[in-house]
Amino acid sequence: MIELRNVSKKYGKDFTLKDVSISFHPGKIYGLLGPNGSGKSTTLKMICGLVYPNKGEIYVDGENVNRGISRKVAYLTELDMFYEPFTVEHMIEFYATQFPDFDIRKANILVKDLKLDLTKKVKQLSKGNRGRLKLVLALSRKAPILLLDEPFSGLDPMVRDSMVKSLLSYIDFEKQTVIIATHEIDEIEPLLDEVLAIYNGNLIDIQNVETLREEYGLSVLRWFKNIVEENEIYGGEKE
Ligand SMILES: Nc1ncnc2c1ncn2[C@@H]1O[C@H](COP(=O)(O)OP(=O)(O)OP(=O)(O)O)[C@@H](O)[C@H]1O
Repeated sequence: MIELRNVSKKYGKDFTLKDVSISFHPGKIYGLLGPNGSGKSTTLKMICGLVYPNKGEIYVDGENVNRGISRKVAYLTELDMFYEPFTVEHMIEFYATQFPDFDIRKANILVKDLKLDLTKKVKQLSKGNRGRLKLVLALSRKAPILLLDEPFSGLDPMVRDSMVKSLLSYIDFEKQTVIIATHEIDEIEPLLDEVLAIYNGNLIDIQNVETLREEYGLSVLRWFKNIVEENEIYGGEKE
């Protein structure tokens, strides 16, 4: 479980995140949705201890977040920080040495499913294949928290489609809490249980996807467009 209590983060003079309080529970996939620059990546970076809030507290399974929280949090970043001369196989071996929860068997299944070549050097990989390697490395950890920042960016439409369909089979719903940050809502909609709209650093709405569909007859994309439009009209501040 992840808890953010009255969390604010500012870079320089501008506030990025403003007084966010929310809990994320195991067994669910949360979509953290927002336009460019709204604060999605900052939120994930704070949960994994890469960036610290200026105010408020963040807890992962009751533990106050610090750099050591990476043992409990698997994080797929927007950027990739691979060691270029390593092969795909070396990267997998390296991750296994860094994270005791890394499952090499699962990594090999993912490599096969995503049609990656174990012998290829990272520097030889195309952007899409680097994206596939990021997925392999993040999804192969048995960490209780899985944070995916734009996990499908750079993947071609066929691979995206098959990853969206198969992602659920790589997640342990009894133990894992999953947050996916993205602005590509349409594609990941089928995966999501709960959605959070973030706009200009404000958490402006949280909804259950089934309720949106069944009670309000709204797709996630429609709901999100409505809520962003409202905030553009009323200035993006919480009431
Ligand atoms: N290290 C930093 N120093 C200064 N400003 C930053 C830093 N990191 C992020 N910001 C600013 O904070 C705001 C939120 O950035 P963030 O990356 O969290 O947004 P995002 O919703 O993930 O955007 P995107 O969809 O474009 O990745 C942006 O205005 C960004 O310029």
